[in-house]
Amino acid sequence: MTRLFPNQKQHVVSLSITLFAGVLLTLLAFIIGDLEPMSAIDWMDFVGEAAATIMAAIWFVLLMLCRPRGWVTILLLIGSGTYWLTTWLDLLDELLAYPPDNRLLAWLESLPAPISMFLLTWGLVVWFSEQQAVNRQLKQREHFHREHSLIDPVTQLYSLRYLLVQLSREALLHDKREQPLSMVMVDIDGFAHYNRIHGPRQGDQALNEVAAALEVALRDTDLACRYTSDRFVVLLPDTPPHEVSVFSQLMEDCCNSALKGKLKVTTVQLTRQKEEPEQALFERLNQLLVSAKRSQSQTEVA
Ligand SMILES: Nc1nc2c(ncn2[C@@H]2O[C@H](COP(=O)(O)OP(=O)(O)OP(=O)(O)O)[C@@H](O)[C@H]2O)c(=O)[nH]1
Repeated sequence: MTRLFPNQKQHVVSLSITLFAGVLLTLLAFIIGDLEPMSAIDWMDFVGEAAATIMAAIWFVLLMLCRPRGWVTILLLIGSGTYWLTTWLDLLDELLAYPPDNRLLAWLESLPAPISMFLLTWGLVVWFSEQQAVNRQLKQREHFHREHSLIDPVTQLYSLRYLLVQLSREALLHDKREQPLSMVMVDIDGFAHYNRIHGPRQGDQALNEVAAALEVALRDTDLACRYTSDRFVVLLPDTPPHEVSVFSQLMEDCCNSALKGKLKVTTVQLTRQKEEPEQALFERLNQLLVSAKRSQSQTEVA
C-alpha cells in the first residue's frame, strides 16, 4: 500500500481506519438486522445506493492520491471517509431489515452524513484558497524567471545568472554547516567544428541532447546550468569528493550515449574549499578542463 501512496503514511493510516470502521459497521448491521428476502429488495434503490457507495469510495481514494500530507487533507479524508461509511450503511439498509425498536443503525446512517458533508465542504473551501496561493506563487516565480532571464532559451536549463545566485546560497551553507559542495563542468569537444559542418540547428540539437542527458543524471538536489556556449556546470550540494567523481563519470556517460557518437563530452569536477570565492571555483574548473583536454589530445597523438 505504501507503494501506491509513497511517503504518505498518513494516507495508509486513514485508509486502514476507514476500512476497519467499515468492517465493524457491517458486522454490527448483520448482528442487529436480518437479510431481507429477495422479493422484498427494491433493486432500483439498491443500484442507486451501490453507485453512490462506489462514487464515494472513488472520491476518497482520489483525495488520497492527489493530496499531500497536512491538516486540510485530514479534514478532507475524515469528511469523505465518513461520507463513504454512511453510503455503505445506506446500501446495507437495502439488504437488511432492522428491528423497529433498534434505532442505532438508523442514527449511524443519518447523523454522520451532515457532519461529513460539513467537513468536506470546509476542506474544499480551504483547498480552494490554498490552491489560489500556490497559483499566485507560481505566477510570480514564472514572471521572475522570465524577467531575469534565468532560463537559457536554447536548452531550457537554468542560465549562468541563476547558477551564480544558487552558488552563493550554497556556498554560505557550505561555510556555515560544513556540508561539502561540489561542481562538475561538462564541455562538448569540437563543438565549433561540428557547428560549421552541420549548421547551427544541428548544433542546437546536440546542446539539447546534452541538457536532457544531464537532467536524467541529476539528483533532486543538483542543479544543471548552461555556463557558456557548449559548456555546462552542475552544482552538487552536500557531495564529497569521492562521490562527485562518480557523478561526473555518470554525467559523461549519459551525455556521450545521448550524443550517439557524433560528439563527445569532457567532464571535470571539484569540491569547494572552505571560504573559496565563487570566481576561484570557475577559474579552477576551467583550468581543470584545459588540462583534461590537453592530456586527451596528447593521448590521441600518442
Ligand atoms: N548551435 C549553437 N552554437 C553555439 C551556441 N552558442 C555558441 N555556439 C557556438 O559554439 C562554439 C563554441 O566554440 P568553442 O568554445 O571553441 O568550442 P569547441 O570547438 O568545442 O572547443 P573546445 O571547447 O576547446 O573543445 C562556437 O562556434 C559558437 O559559435 C548556440 O546556442 N547554438
